[in-house]
Amino acid sequence: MDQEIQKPKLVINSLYKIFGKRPKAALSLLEMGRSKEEILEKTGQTVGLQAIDLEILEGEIFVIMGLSGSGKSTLLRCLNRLIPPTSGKILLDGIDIASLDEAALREIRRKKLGMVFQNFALLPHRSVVENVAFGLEVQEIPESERLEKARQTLEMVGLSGYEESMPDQLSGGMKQRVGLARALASDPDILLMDEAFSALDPIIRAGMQDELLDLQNALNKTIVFVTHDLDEALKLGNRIALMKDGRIIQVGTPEEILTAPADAYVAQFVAGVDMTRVLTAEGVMKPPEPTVWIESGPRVALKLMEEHGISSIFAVGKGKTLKGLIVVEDAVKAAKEKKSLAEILITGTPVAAPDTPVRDLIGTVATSQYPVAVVDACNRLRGVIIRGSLLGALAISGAPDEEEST
Ligand SMILES: Nc1ncnc2c1ncn2[C@@H]1O[C@H](COP(=O)(O)OP(=O)(O)OP(=O)(O)O)[C@@H](O)[C@H]1O
Repeated sequence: MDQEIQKPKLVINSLYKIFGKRPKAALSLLEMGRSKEEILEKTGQTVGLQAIDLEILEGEIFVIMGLSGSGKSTLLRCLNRLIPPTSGKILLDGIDIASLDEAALREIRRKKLGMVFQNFALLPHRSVVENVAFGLEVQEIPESERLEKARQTLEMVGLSGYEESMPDQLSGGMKQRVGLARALASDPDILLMDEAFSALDPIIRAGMQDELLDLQNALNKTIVFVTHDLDEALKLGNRIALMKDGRIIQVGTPEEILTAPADAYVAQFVAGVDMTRVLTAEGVMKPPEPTVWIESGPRVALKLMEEHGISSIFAVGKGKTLKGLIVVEDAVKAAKEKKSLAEILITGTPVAAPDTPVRDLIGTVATSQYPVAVVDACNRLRGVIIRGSLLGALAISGAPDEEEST
C-alpha cells in the first residue's frame, strides 16, 4: 500500500459481545481472566467478542480473518448493528453506531453502509435490476432514477444485458455480482462483505477477487471483508486482523503478518504460505544508502564505496531521482582520466516498482550482475535489492523461530 496518510473511517473501542441473557456475569468473569470455555460452562453465556480495539482506515480493504467461531461475522455484524454489541463504541466518521436510535441507525445503514452476504440473499421473485434497485426503493428514490442507477451499477460489475433475468437463471458468480451491485447502488462509503466469495468455485472466486480489486481501484471505498481463507485475506487485504476466541490477535499488512507473526498461533496459521507470492520489492529492499550525487566526482564515489565495502553505487539527482549506477572499476579509471560521473554512468540496470511481487523479481535478481533499484512512479530511488538480501528475507520469513512455533 502507498505510504500516504489515511484517516480512520471506523474506530472501534473496547467492543464486547456476549450472547445470552446474563452478559454481566460473563463480563465480570472475563475481567477475572476466565476463558471463553469456562464462561460458557459456568454461565451458559457465549463470548462473541472481547476487548476489540481497531481503526479501519478510509479507502482500505480491511480483512477480518480467523477460523470458524473466532468471531469474524459477529464483529462485522456489529458494525452495522445487525448484532447489537453488549458494550463498547463503534465510531463511523465520529458517530457512535452502538448508541444510535433506530431511525438514525436506518439512515446510516442506507447512506453509508452496504453489505454483501455469502448466500447472496437476493429476492427470488424480482428481476436482477429490481434486486439492485431495491435498496434505493427503500430510500424512496423515484422509480426511473433508481432503475437507471441500478443499470449503471450492473454495468460496473459486468452484468449489462442481464437486467431482466431472474436470480435463479444466474450462476453463483453472477448472483454475487448482483449482490455486490445491490450493495454499491446507493454508493455507500463502507462495504461490509461476509465470506462474500466463499460459496463460489475456486476459479470464479479468484475472478471475483480480481474484480473486487479493480472495482476498489476505481471506487476507493472502505471495505471490511470477512474470510476464513488465508490466501484470500493475503490477496485482498491492505491490512488483516487475525481473530481467535473473539479477540484480535494481530493486525497488520500481509507482509507484517507473514514476516513478524505476533505469536505461535499466527505463525502456525501462516506456515506454508508461498512467500514469493506475497512479499513485495518494498518488503525485501534495503535502504538506498549510500548513494552518490551525480554532480560530484569519481573520487567521492570511490570513497563512499570503500567506506561501505561495496563495488557499485547508485547515482542520484535532485529529489533522489535515479540517474544510473557507478561501478568501482569505472570510477577508478575515471578518477585517473579526470572524467565525470555522468561519463561512466551505467543506465538501464534493472528497476522495480515498490509493489512488484518478489516472485516476479527472483529471475532478475538471480541473473543480473547489478543490484535492482526500487523506484517509485516519479523515478525516486526508494531502495535497493541485492541477491543476498532477497534470499535472506525469504529465509527469515519462511522459517519462524523454533521457540515461537512451539
Ligand atoms: N446468535 C448467537 N447466539 C449464541 N452464540 C452465538 C450466536 N452467534 C454467534 N455465536 C457464537 O459466537 C462465537 C463467534 O461466532 P461467529 O459466527 O462470529 O464466528 P465466525 O468466526 O464468523 O465463524 P464462522 O466462520 O463459522 O461463521 C461463536 O462461539 C458462536 O458460536
